[in-house]
Amino acid sequence: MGELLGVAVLGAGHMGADHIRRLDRVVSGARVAAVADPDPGRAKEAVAGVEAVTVHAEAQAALDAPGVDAVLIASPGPAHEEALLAAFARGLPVLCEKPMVPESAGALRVVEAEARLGRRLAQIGFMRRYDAEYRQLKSLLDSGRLGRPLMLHCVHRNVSSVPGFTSAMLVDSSVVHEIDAARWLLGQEPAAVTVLRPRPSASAPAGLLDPQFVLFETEGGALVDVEVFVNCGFGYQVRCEAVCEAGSARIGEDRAMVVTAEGGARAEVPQDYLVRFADAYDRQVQAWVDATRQGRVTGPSAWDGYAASAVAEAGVRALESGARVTVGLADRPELYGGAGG
Ligand SMILES: NC(=O)C1=CN([C@@H]2O[C@H](COP(=O)(O)OP(=O)(O)OC[C@H]3O[C@@H](n4cnc5c(N)ncnc54)[C@H](O)[C@@H]3O)[C@@H](O)[C@H]2O)C=CC1
Ligand SMILES: O=C1[C@@H](O)[C@H](O)[C@@H](O)[C@H](O)[C@H]1O
Repeated sequence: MGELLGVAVLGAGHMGADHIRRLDRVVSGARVAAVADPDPGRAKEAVAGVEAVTVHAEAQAALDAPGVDAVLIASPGPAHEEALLAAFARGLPVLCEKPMVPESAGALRVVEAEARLGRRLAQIGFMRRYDAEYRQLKSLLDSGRLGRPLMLHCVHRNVSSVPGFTSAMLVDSSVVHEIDAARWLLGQEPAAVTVLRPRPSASAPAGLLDPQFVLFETEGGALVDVEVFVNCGFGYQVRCEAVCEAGSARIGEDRAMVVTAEGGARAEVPQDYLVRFADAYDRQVQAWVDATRQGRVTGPSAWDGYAASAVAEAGVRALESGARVTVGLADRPELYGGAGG
């Protein structure tokens, strides 16, 4: 490694371009060494102003480019498995955007490959674990001051969905964040999932089941409900209320400045995740760079990525069947703490 951690960024779309900007201009200790995207226009636009970077059409070529010490995967979910396995084969540490691999079978292959290496190389991009409000809630729950958590009530709203976004993606691309957050906040695995679908919003593209109401039952007897609505039209809102035996705590309450004028009060509502979670992405990538430079791997693991995908997959089955679906997890390898899920 040179003075700076040389990062290959795979995928220069919405998230990839933002991570390239972040690595180049926000976090310390890293530089963008290579970028891969099959769309040359997107790659070129994303690296404008970045010095000494090489641009590639193929992910593998970027991994083999000079000066690459680590990889940030921001390609679409279905491309992640191949990229993760290629990074493992080269011994390169990885920060992989969520979902780690959308299908649980592929996610498990990644876990098994890392377990065979016998050391962690992957951190998964569940950035909410780096958000100040989520961390405050986690500390409060861990302190035991509110007693045992009984329920989490969650809201996840996007202004609009991107073209090609499917009904299943509301669960495995959007609610996957709540699945990880719930596992992390409660320290419990979701054991069963039910999905209810109200009449779709007139603003949703034809055929998209939006919104949905997703209910998880955890192994420890807690309930987690999520309203997911990805074409709400009015703002990006992510909320979570924990109801415990001795009190409740809420985060995500739109605490922007309120301007009162002309007989009304107005507060800005963020329009997307890049604004709402800007600090969380910065902290996540800085933590990854710092740990990688010290030869450590921290944060959400490949096992967390697998577990989230397995729960989401059960959720998609629940959505499609209308039935309550139980979640089955594989045995957890020693690398991630051993059996017990
Ligand atoms: N953590 C978060 O809050 C968010 C995470 N994401 C995740 O980030 C990833 C990328 O999402 P977006 O940037 O929104 O998608 P996007 O569609 O804007 O960009 C994806 C880019 O990857 C390129 N690409 C396709 N196949 C590739 C391959 N094999 N190797 C390299 N590049 C390839 C495409 O040409 C495109 O430029 C997804 O996993 C998504 O779930 C997306 C939005 C927010
Ligand atoms: O990860 C994300 C997107 O992929 C997903 O499509 C959105 O619903 C989430 O709010 C965002 O955080």
